[in-house]
This record gives sequence, structure tokens and C-alpha cells, in this order.
Amino acid sequence: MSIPRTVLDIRDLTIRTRTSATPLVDAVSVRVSAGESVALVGESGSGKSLTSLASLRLLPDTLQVRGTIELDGESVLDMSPQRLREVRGTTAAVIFQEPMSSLNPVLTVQTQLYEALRGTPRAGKRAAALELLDQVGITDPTRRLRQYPHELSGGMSQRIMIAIALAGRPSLLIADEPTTALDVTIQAQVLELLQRLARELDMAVLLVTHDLGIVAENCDRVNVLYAGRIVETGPTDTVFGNPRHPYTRALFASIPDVDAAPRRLPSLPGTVPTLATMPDGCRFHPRCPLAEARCAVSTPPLVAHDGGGEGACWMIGAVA
Ligand SMILES: Nc1ncnc2c1ncn2[C@@H]1O[C@H](COP(=O)(O)OP(=O)(O)OP(=O)(O)O)[C@@H](O)[C@H]1O
Repeated sequence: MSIPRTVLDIRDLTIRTRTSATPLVDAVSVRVSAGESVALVGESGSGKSLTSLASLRLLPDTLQVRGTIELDGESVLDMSPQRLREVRGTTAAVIFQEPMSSLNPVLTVQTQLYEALRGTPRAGKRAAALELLDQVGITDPTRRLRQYPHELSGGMSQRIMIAIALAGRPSLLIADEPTTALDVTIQAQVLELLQRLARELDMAVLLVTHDLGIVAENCDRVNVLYAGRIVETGPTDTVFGNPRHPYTRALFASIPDVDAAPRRLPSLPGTVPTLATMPDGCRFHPRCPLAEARCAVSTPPLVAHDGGGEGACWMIGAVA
């Protein structure tokens, strides 16, 4: 079997404000290969969006970004403004939570798709637009082309956003909470679509979500973030089959059965710390049911364990 091509390679990503020495994102490394779908998961404030937006240099200048980010082997942090503009929308595309606010309400689906297909010769645009709609599972595509966003359901709008993102034939698709605004059945369909597209188009998909429940079915690997650090990572089956980090276990305990209500962590007191409240040592220790004295003073490294994943907790035994 050939080794999959690495599309996004983030190494030791550290993000700080200009006024604080404490990093918001601390030495995070994430790799996504062609054809695979990888999740960044964690509660609100864990650094998921900062990490994913940094990979396309979409963060404000007030934040300082250090580390290495490579996209198809090219250093994102060294790209010229012109190269960055070329890359966004071609090599890499992002879809966000609210398709309705990303689509232009006064333009038809056709106009918006044609704009995304600006590199395609005029004679081929209609066929290309119809093919994109077909790829994202839209039925009756000729009718949809004539419609305006307000005539589409939420799930349909999100599929159109994905079609627009695919127009540039990206190697990387970043989906930031792409289904939070949708009902549970439609969420599942859109996430299944993303994973299918990753495989069929040999595309790398980075899925950003606070919801571990939706990761299980739709991602090949998962990175669990807590307060700007990766606390556990590995193949989804490994992390789900036997979560090692107390935080991942708490996340599992918080997965509700079916409702899409906002999720809290009933088994854990408190919230993710902010810059002002960031503890020393393991950043999770004030909420951890297993914390010992050393957890408050020294940071556990991310180490490979015998289950095939990696975890950052003093309770996880590293493989020699
Ligand atoms: N521009 C900024 N300046 C200062 N702090 C910021 C900035 N953007 C984000 N942060 C802080 O960085 C931390 C991580 O934010 P981030 O948006 O990445 O979290 P998240 O996991 O994506 O959460 P959510 O699910 O709520 O979007 C939070 O504490 C947030 O307040």
C-alpha cells in the first residue's frame, strides 16, 4: 500500500496575543493526508478555530503565530499575500457553520457557482456546475441552479457551500462546525458527504467540532484539544474504543443521545480556562478527577501509548 500524501502538516503551532506570554495554542501538531478526514474536537475556547484558521493565515494581526504550517509541501507562513490569495479557494477552502450568511442572498445558486468556477471556460461552466451539484448529492440540479438561497433548506444550503468550495478542486477542505445549525439527521448526511468526498476526490478534510458524537462516524482520526493543547490523538476507533485521557472520557460522558441541545460536560465542574486563569502544569488538572500534585506543576508530554494513539497525561503509560 502506498503511503498517503500529506496535505496539511502543522507542527508545533503556537499562537499568542501580543500582550501575554501564555500561549492560546501551545505546540499543536496536526497532520491531514489526502483522502482522510481528521477532526479537531474540544469544548468552546479550546483553540480549534485558532488552529484551523491559522492554517490558511486567516487570523488577525494581533495574534502572533509560530511553528510550521505546510500545505502541499509549501510553507503557509512564508507565502506572499498574492500567493495566499491564490491558495485560498483553490488549494484550500473553508466552509463555516452558517451557510445562509456565507451565501449571497441576492444571487442565484448558478451565479454563485459560476463565480466559483471562474477558471473554467464559459462553454463548460454549466456542465461543471451541474456536476458539482451532483457530487454533493443535490437532486433536481437544473432547478436548483435557478433558485435563490432563501428558497433552500439549511442542509441544501450547506451542500451548495460545499459545492462552491469544491469548485477550485482543493487539496484541503476545512469545515468549521459545518453542521451545528442543522438538525441531527441532516447533520449526519452532510458529515457523511464530507467523508465520502474526502475519499472519492482524494481530498484532505479537517473537521472542527465541539461534538465528539459526530466525529465517531465521520472521521478517520481525531485530535482532542483542551485549552490550546492536544491532550489525546489517534485513529478514531482507538480513541473511541479506549479513550485514555480523563478529558476525553469526560467528553464521552457528555454525549447526549439524540437531541441537538447545546452540550455541557455534566460530569465535570468548571469551564475551559482563559488566558487570565490558565493554570500551570497540565491545563486540565483543576477539573480532573484523577489529578495529583505533580499535575499542577509539570506539563505531561504527548506520548505514544500501547493502544496505538497518543495522550498527554501522567496517568497514561508511554510505550517504551
Ligand atoms: N483574536 C483573539 N485575541 C485574543 N484571544 C483570542 C482571540 N481569538 C480567540 N481567542 C481566545 O483563544 C481561545 C481559543 O479560541 P478558539 O476560537 O480557537 O476556540 P474554539 O475551540 O474554536 O471555541 P469555539 O467552539 O467557541 O469557537 C479562547 O480562549 C478565545 O477567547
